Formats: sequence, structure tokens, C-alpha cells
Amino acid sequence: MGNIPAVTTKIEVKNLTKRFGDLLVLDKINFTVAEGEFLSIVGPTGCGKTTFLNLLSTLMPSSEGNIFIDGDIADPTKHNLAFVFQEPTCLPWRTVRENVAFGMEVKNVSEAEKEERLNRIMDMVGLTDCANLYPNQVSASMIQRIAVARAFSVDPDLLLMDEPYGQLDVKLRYYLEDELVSLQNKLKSTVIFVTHNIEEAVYVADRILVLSNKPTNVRAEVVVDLPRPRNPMDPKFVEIREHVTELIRWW
Ligand SMILES: Nc1ncnc2c1ncn2[C@@H]1O[C@H](COP(=O)(O)OP(=O)(O)OP(=O)(O)O)[C@@H](O)[C@H]1O
Repeated sequence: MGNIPAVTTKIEVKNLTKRFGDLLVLDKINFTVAEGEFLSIVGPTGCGKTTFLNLLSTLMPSSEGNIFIDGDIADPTKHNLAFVFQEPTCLPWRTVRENVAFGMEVKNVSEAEKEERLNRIMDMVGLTDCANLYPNQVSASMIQRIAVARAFSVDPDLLLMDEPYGQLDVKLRYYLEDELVSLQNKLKSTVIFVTHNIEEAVYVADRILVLSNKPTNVRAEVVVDLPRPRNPMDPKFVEIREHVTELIRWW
């Protein structure tokens, strides 16, 4: 007693449904995400993960159901939503540092606060040494780091990530995923991370939501209760990875 941290619900998805004409893609999806939780979402190909992300980001209206942030209906004019996509973008005429700062400029973060956060986050993701270079002077993994730093720096209510490391080779991916988890842990951001890669989901997430085939709903929730950094060779890791794979295969 007394040692269990209080869990605050940050995000609540209620009966989220999306139809395109007669095609029912998302069918009453329900789940919650706790404040500071790292949730991964996996599912069979074509189950509608892109549609799902578009709804969560409020870029696309739902047919039914709602997304709540801190108890209020998600509203991009009120809530702070940040994204990292598979193919990150940078403004070529801005330096690395100016690219990271861009998110905070859009959100009108004050100059002093911006500088303080920039110094901290650039250091956390190892960008300080290339702060004054331009995007065409740095590697693909540095570009992805810029996108990650830019997203975290706005102190988002919800950070949505869509296969951010899908294009990178495995060794580099583990390295960046470790960095991502450590950043998330320090900043206590609430993250939804969508991926096709089950191993990646088990590597990074506190909990995995497994989606079904269309019409899509939540097939299962799997808690990943393993210490970090995780070892993909650990028998417990393999057990969870196989369990999630089976859940997707047999649906
Ligand atoms: N604008 C649209 N109009 C009509 N149908 C759509 C539209 N967008 C998506 N769909 C349909 O919704 C279903 C899910 O599409 P979506 O693109 O979300 O899944 P997906 O990206 O293929 O999933 P995954 O990321 O797992 O591959 C598909 O059957 C697709 O044809």
C-alpha cells in the first residue's frame, strides 16, 4: 500500500466507428491510455491502422464515437497533438536546431521556454553536435531524431507515432527505440505507437493493443511487464511476441 502510483486516464476512445459508404472499417473501438503510458497498436494488414490514426489525430471525422483527452472531446484548437511519421520531414532551409524549434514556434511557446526546452531535448537525443548543420548534411537517423525531438518538445497531450523507424535497419532501430523510450520516460509523455512490427511493439510498449481484421475492433490488450532495456532474446520477451503473433494470425 502507498507505493502504487495513481493512474490518471489521459485518453479515452469510446465506440470509435468509421464507415466509408457501406464499408465498415472501424467498429466501436474502445480503450483508454494512462497519462505517461506508452501504448503500441498492432493489427493485421489492411485492418485500418491508417484510418485509425487519422481519426485519433482528428484529421478525419469519425462516423460515430469520440476521443476524449483529459475528459474533453479531442479538439486540435485546445489540445496539443504531435505526430511522427515513417517518412519524417524537415525544412531544408532551416538548421537542425531551427527544425526542432519549429514545433514550438507553431505552438507559440515563449522565447525563454523555447530555448530552455531546445537545449534539453537536443542534448537528450544527441543532436547538439549537429545543431547548426542543415538537413542535407545529416543522416536519415538524424532526420528521424529531429522529428522525434520536435514532437516531444511541444509537451504534447498525445504523441502519435506511425512506424517511425520502419525504414531503418534493425541495429539502428533498436538504438533509436532505446533513445525514444528513455525520452518518453523522462518527459512522461503519453504515446500511441502504431507498427506492423510485433517485435518492435514488444520492445517499446508498456501495453499492446491488438486489433482484429475488418470490421476492426480491439481483439486483445497485452501488458508488457518486462524490465528495460529489453532483450529480444529473453524467453519472456519471445513468449509475449509469439502470443501477440498468434492473436493476429488466428483472427
Ligand atoms: N477514403 C476512403 N474511402 C473509401 N475507403 C477507404 C478510404 N480510406 C480507407 N478506405 C478503406 O478502409 C480500409 C482500411 O484502410 P486503411 O488505409 O486505414 O488501412 P491500411 O492502412 O491498409 O492498414 P494497414 O496500415 O494495416 O495496412 C481499406 O479497406 C480501405 O480500402
